Amino acid sequence: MSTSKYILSLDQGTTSSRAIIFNHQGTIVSMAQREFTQYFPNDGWVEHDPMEIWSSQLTVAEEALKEANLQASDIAAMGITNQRETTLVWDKETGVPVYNAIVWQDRRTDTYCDRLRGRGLENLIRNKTGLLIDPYFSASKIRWILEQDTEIRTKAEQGQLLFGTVDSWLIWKLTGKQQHVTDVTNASRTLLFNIHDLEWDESLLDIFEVPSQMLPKVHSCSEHLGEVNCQSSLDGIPITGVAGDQQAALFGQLCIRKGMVKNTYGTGCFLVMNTGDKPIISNHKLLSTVAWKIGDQVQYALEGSVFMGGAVVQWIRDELDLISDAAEIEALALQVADNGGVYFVPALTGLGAPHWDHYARGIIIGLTRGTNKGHIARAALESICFQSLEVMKAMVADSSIYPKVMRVDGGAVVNNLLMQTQADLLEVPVVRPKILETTALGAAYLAGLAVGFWKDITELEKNAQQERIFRPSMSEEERNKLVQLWTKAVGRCKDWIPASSSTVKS
Ligand SMILES: Nc1ncnc2c1ncn2[C@@H]1O[C@H](COP(=O)(O)OP(=O)(O)O)[C@@H](O)[C@H]1O
Ligand SMILES: O=P(O)(O)OC[C@H](O)CO
Repeated sequence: MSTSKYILSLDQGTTSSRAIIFNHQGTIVSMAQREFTQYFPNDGWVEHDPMEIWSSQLTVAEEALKEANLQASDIAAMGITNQRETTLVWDKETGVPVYNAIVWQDRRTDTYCDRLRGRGLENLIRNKTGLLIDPYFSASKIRWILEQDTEIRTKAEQGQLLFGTVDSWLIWKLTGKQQHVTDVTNASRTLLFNIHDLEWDESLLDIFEVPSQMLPKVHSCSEHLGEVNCQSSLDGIPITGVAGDQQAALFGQLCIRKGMVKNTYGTGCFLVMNTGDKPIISNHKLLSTVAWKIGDQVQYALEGSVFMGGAVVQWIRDELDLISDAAEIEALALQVADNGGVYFVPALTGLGAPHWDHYARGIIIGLTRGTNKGHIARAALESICFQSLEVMKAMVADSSIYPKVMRVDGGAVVNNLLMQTQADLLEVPVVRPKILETTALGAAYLAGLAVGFWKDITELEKNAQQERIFRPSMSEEERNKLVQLWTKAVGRCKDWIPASSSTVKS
């Protein structure tokens, strides 16, 4: 066992890079965070600057170390967790990215994905990858980059270019260009990875026209991947844990047994259910994904993503000016006793799971002369809960498991009204942990297990502490009425814009 007393976790998210140092009890010792630039060069396009991802991540990691008054030798291991699917391609020799990182939210390959669906490839792809054909995942983004210039494609075919999700990019930079690797969870979000045999799949590479020479080597989530060697204060720290952020949160919440579920309420909502040692291929447009691999043990998960979670609160703040800070929404919503018949379906960028309707658009319906901003705020918060309920129902239908509780994390879970409403609509208790940074904690756990900092999962379970449990208290009649009207409202907003008005080119 290592004698160092801490684990450093890097959490590279969509809007910010974070670094957190944990002690053996899983308590936060220090933390640093930095936001970085979002680029929207075209309608539906979202990009990040790979060098800014790197510099912001390195800076916060060094800051966290400094703030805790520690040195690299005090850190037993580093875990990395990241926004998933976001796609980078860079030159192996120069280290220069050939294009900006194309972010998971980016829809530029919509038409190309429509074409693939038109070729009847959906079942084949779903059975191999557990995913749907959608611009969300990496494969069509890689192809788009390679299509920009024949020189780029030629270089990729000659093995001069490397592809990676954000974890690969960071590890390559951290290890001084020594390691071009990823882990099974990130690989499982590319549409190029067979989740049954845990290998890159030749036929998928052919379909998406991606040369295999570009791909990183795939590892488990908890093993030695190299040491930091980038002329920084982190040099020498072993990198021993990697997982995509939603899988890391599932592990950080210790949803380690089949049927355990977590929901992360950030910009979007990500519900993930542990489905044990076998993937469940969904009949309800959920994703099957690798939850983690530790040693030879592989766990799978079902996942449903809601595009507008906390983002609906941002929209109310920034576009409607009803509040000046996200935290104010709770008090505003509590000014009214109920939603007053108002339903807000925030399909502002289409609908995610289980609908996957990118032609849907948002509506606020049920307005009367008596409607006020409190009702709108309440309907906005309820929309987050209704959407999560829809995903949960799909999970129950796919798995035949009704979870006993739902564990929650993410920035919006500080909102007690939101949590109580969620418990009421789901009819299961909602459990909020003391440490809300479960994503970073999950990566720390994976890293720590690899070096013996924690002996096993049983030891991790001793760290788990609940802060509050929200128990369902709504009558069945009331719940049914609300759900019925929500479902009706969703029906009104689906398939709203004509396909021809989708402005995004392939
Ligand atoms: N008190 C609150 N009530 C509801 N939503 C909130 C509250 N505080 C923050 N949020 C929402 O939580 C989101 C931020 O959570 P975070 O986990 O940091 O997101 P991400 O990791 O996706 O950037 C924002 O969308 C914000 O609007
Ligand atoms: O960075 P987050 O928390 O918005 O998570 C992004 C997800 O990994 C996208 O699949």
